[in-house]
Amino acid sequence: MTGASLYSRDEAALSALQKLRFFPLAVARGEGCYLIEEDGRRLLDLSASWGAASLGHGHPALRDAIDGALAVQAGASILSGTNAIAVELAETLLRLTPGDGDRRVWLGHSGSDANETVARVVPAATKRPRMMAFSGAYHGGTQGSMAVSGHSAQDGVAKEDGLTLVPYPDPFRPFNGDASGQALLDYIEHLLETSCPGEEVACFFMEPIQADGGLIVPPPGFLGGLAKLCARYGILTVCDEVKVGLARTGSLHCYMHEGFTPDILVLGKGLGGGLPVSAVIGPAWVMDHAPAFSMQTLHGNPVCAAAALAVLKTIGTEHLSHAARVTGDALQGHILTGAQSVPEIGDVRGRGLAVGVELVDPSTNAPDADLARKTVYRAWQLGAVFYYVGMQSNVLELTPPLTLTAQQAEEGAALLLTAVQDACAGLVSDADVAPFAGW
Ligand SMILES: Cc1ncc(COP(=O)(O)O)c(/C=N/[C@@H]2CCCCNC2=O)c1O
Repeated sequence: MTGASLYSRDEAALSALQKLRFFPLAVARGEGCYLIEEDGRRLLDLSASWGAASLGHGHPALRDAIDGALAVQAGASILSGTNAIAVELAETLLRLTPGDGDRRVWLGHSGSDANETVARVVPAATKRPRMMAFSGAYHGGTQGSMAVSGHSAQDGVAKEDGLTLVPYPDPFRPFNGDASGQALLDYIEHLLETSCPGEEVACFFMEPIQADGGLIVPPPGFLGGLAKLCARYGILTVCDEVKVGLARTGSLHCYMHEGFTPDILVLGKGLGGGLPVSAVIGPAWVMDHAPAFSMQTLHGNPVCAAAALAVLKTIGTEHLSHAARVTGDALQGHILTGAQSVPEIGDVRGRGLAVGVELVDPSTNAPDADLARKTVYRAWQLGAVFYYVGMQSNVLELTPPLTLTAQQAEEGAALLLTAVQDACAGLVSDADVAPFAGW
């Protein structure tokens, strides 16, 4: 279809089943922290495709690693034969992930297939019929990962029979009015002693920052306390760091902020720097439960494994944990300063380069989803890309490349604040956003 715009060609050729759209973004190329549209317009990418493009776009370390692996393509999988790069990736992940005892790494394509694998193998290995997770959690878009999720976007999708969902501790909208999280811990302990017997629970899925649920940072000590509670009942802790892991929050693993080490760690998105690769790191007695238990043809392919190795190495050589902490603090600081004159910004929160900006009706503190959808549309018009999350679709989520510079952080904050103010001023109409379903 010559002459038609890239976006209109997308609409004519690609299935809507896999689209979560907020504005007509059509990317011709990427360059560092910028996306470039077909007319050459440069957009500051404050999402990195929901956190996946952890090194930005076209990072030389990634390109060299992928080129090198492809040049000597050592097969296409570890399904029925191993390859050196996949083994090196697994060994590197074991080295970089604290944990006791004999452990193994499962390599997959996505956060979904990784979490689905955990949701299947842990009950099988423990012979315990129940699992627990948080309302608001998005652990994936496949049947098995949705079955242990609690996000409102997945309402109506079948849950695991033995799943118990509990509220996530949100200091901005606290459970029973207790911002410390202790009332929620007490509630969970009560469940484990009554309707959800702890000795029947195989695992507890948790995000150290609940991302799609609203970029919610739990109160200090909550997750450490939950981990102690789980240990008392022999419940395995499953830490889903698919979005906030791998240096994004200012430490290599986000759980390190919370004073506990999970039994099982799930990684994805940024692990591949934009290529599809995920990982589950856990005890050998679980991860070796049975052969051919969770397999896909291209799992552990050397090209994606090489990308992951390049990301892990670059996090070290470019000190990206430290960079994320410093740049993220600056980003939050700029937004907080500007928010003083924007009452519709009810809360600014996050760790490092995982930042949430909650939009509310200032007269009631009620979530303002309409403002969020118009803000992200306006931001795209102004030259920045970010989306919204939250059970009420009212929290702007910033998960830029870890290579974001201080200047780009300042630029991004200014664009975000202007977008909120313009949306408040009615510069985006209902008709502008009507074609985009969002979530
Ligand atoms: C904490 C967490 N765990 C697992 C997943 C699923 O990862 P995949 O989308 O790579 O299967 C995700 C995916 N999150 C969604 C992906 C769908 C669109 C909305 N934005 C996200 O970041 C996630 O945030």
